[in-house]
Amino acid sequence: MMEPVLTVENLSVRIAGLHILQGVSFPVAPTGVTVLLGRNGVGKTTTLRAIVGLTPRNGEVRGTIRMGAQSLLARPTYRLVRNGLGYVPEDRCVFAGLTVAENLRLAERRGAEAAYDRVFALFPELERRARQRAGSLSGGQQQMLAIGRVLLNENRLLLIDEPTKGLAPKVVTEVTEVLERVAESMPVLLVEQNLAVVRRLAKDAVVLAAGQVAWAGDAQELLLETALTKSLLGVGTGEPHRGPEQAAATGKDAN
Ligand SMILES: Nc1ncnc2c1ncn2[C@@H]1O[C@H](COP(=O)(O)OP(=O)(O)OP(=O)(O)O)[C@@H](O)[C@H]1O
Repeated sequence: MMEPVLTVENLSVRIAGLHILQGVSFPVAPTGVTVLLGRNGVGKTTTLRAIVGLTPRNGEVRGTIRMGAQSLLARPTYRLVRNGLGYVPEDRCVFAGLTVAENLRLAERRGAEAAYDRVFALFPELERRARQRAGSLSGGQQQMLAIGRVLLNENRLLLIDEPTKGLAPKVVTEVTEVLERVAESMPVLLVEQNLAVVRRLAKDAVVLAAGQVAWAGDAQELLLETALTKSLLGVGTGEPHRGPEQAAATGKDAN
């Protein structure tokens, strides 16, 4: 196997007396999408936040997180970002009162050329809506802005937390297509509960359960194992022709 872009080893996170991650280890492949799966509340967001140095102050992080030879633990978030760790948080965090253009400008890294061409090629709509307030964009457009903002800069790895959550099916498809194109040139560690999206994007999968890695391997193989997927995630595998009940069960609020 090629050298991973990121290695997580024996990661332990405690927050407010809860031992959320209890020795989590996995590599992130240097190409394609690695998806982080698991039931609601298992610690997927906690894992991404630990990687990017955003564990709450009352939390405690132990273990090893490496990008190449470089240890990421205990380094401030702004330095990790400057070194090419792109993070798209679950709540998108766009500045509602600012325009699209202003949101993008704020994301420019000092001393680096911002790749507006790349962003507008992927998201022509952001260029068309440059002067619109971000708060008046639809959820899907805000998600595009949150992803576009990160892509302004050169990254070695993108961490993306539930990008399709709460979006209409048509918009889920649009976001998925964009992520597919993004992942052609950059490795992605993705948290995603919509298994149809996982099927479309993921090469590798890591499944968390009870604070540990319960399964890791080829994502497409996992999705073929209906019974295994169901026992690990508590959902069906979201076959293309699934009915509305199963579609709802792949949603985040299923439990
Ligand atoms: N700041 C915090 N204070 C207290 N508990 C927290 C905090 N952050 C996370 N937790 C708890 O840690 C557990 C893991 O949360 P996390 O958000 O990482 O799960 P998740 O797998 O991303 O779930 P979801 O799919 O619901 O977002 C949950 O039980 C959550 O309530």
